[in-house]
Amino acid sequence: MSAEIEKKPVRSPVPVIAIDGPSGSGKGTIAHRIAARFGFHVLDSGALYRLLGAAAQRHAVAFDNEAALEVLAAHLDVQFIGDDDGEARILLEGEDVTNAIRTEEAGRAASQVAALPRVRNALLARQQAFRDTPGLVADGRDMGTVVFPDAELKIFLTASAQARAERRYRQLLEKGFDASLAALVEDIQARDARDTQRSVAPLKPADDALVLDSTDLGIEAVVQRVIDAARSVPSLAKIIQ
Ligand SMILES: Nc1ncnc2c1ncn2[C@@H]1O[C@H](COP(=O)(O)OP(=O)(O)O)[C@@H](O)[C@H]1O
Ligand SMILES: Nc1ccn([C@H]2C[C@H](O)[C@@H](COP(=O)(O)OP(=O)(O)O)O2)c(=O)n1
Repeated sequence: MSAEIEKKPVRSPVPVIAIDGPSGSGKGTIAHRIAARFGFHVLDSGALYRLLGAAAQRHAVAFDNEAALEVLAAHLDVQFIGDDDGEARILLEGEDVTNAIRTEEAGRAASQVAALPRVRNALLARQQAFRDTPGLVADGRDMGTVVFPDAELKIFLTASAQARAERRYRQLLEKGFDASLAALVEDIQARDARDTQRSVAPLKPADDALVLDSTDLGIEAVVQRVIDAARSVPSLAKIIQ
């Protein structure tokens, strides 16, 4: 008679706060604020897809060449320099691309390469490796659904397309880029459609996510709601101030 061995899922001791949502909803801003508050690390997963798009352009690989993009993703030579204060510099093959990967064109390229299953798979372990003590705030589209399905807290941050385009417009002007609000609304809607309709890891709230609509909420108010939510999770409440 064979003994029944009870299999319990192995839970990582390092806590994760997942912040997913569409472009311009405030994920990056909120992720950095929460990470600074709790002393956690940050994963900007969108930067990896943006970097892959930039690498594809650099090596003349088409955005739909899945086999070549998978190889490029597996060997992506990137460095995140600096700490988690939001000022980190990003190097691709030794070259500083921090600002270059923030354009809407780079976002569009990222969204295209990110729709390919083998590309996502090639970047999975690299993202999971960011899970380090004392904790991680991970920002993206599938942090709570695919990359960290056991995250202690999952936030799905959203806002109307118009509000998100206006935020992006102001952000691009501040960074010294040219921008058109009408074009940004269209870009955001096209990117939302591609990210939500793809077959793998589509943009959608995890079943256990807290959905926060920030259309009429300022940054401070959103930060406070995430802190309150974190305090209500016993395993997080123990380690955060
Ligand atoms: N709740 C909010 N209200 C107003 N502006 C916001 C809010 N959250 C973020 N922002 C601003 O919107 C812009 C886009 O935010 P960002 O964090 O880059 O979004 P995402 O990472 O989701 O694309 C930034 O300039 C940021 O300061
Ligand atoms: N976890 C992630 C993060 C980003 N992506 C894709 C889809 C997004 O449109 C692009 C760019 O993501 P990023 O978070 O940098 O973009 P925004 O700052 O939200 O405009 O990458 C993804 O598929 N999965």
